[in-house]
Amino acid sequence: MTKALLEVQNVSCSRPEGGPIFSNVSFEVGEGDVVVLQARSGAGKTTLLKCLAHLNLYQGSVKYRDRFPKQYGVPTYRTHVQYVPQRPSLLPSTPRDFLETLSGYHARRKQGKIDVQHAIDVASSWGIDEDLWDRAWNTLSGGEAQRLALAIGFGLNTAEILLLDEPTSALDADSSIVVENTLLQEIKSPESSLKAIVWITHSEEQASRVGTRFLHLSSKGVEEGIRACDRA
Ligand SMILES: Nc1ncnc2c1ncn2[C@@H]1O[C@H](COP(=O)(O)OP(=O)(O)OP(=O)(O)O)[C@@H](O)[C@H]1O
Repeated sequence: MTKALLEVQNVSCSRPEGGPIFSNVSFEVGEGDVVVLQARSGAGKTTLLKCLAHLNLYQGSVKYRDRFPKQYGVPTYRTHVQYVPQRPSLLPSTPRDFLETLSGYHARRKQGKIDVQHAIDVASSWGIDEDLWDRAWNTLSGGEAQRLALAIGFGLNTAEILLLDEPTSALDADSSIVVENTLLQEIKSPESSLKAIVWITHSEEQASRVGTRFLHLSSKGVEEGIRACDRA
């Protein structure tokens, strides 16, 4: 069996005021996996993705290619295991500023394979005009902001694992499918860094189209193979 890219062992996370959100979350992510993460609203899906990206405090362990985030340095780790937020409109400034900031990070420069134009081209193939790159995030529509954040997320071509938090929730059905197809092609492309995705969605149709594995999160952990639509 191929070695897992990401190993999540006994991860637990608490609310700031105390009390668990979830505990004992354990699973692995391997090359080619599109792991759909489902649960009821408020169960902790976003929180779990943020733990995986080392953006949230947690107990337990997360290893990427057999090493802990701190062994890479957290900024470098986050370029390999990259979280794409659900509400990018909360980001400061413009998408172009954000892209330039990310691409200027030492951690990324060290990897020497930044292709900013690729992000712009990917967004363009999703119907995003180039002038939107220079508009403040908070003036963009929800769907424009989501497509730009996603284009930045994998257009930089440094992430092996993308952590997608309802990435197309603000898009119409046809636009969602175009974005899904790009991501699924990217994961199969030998030229791409992208090897796996953990994908939160509330849409059963989207889960069926993109998922190769299905995890259901509850306060007690995750169950594999249980689709939300198959639950009583
Ligand atoms: N910074 C925070 N401060 C206080 N509570 C928080 C914070 N972040 C998350 N929570 C709480 O943790 C729980 C899990 O939130 P989370 O956003 O992870 O759920 P979710 O499953 O992604 O929800 P949804 O499907 O509605 O997006 C919720 O009860 C939420 O209110």
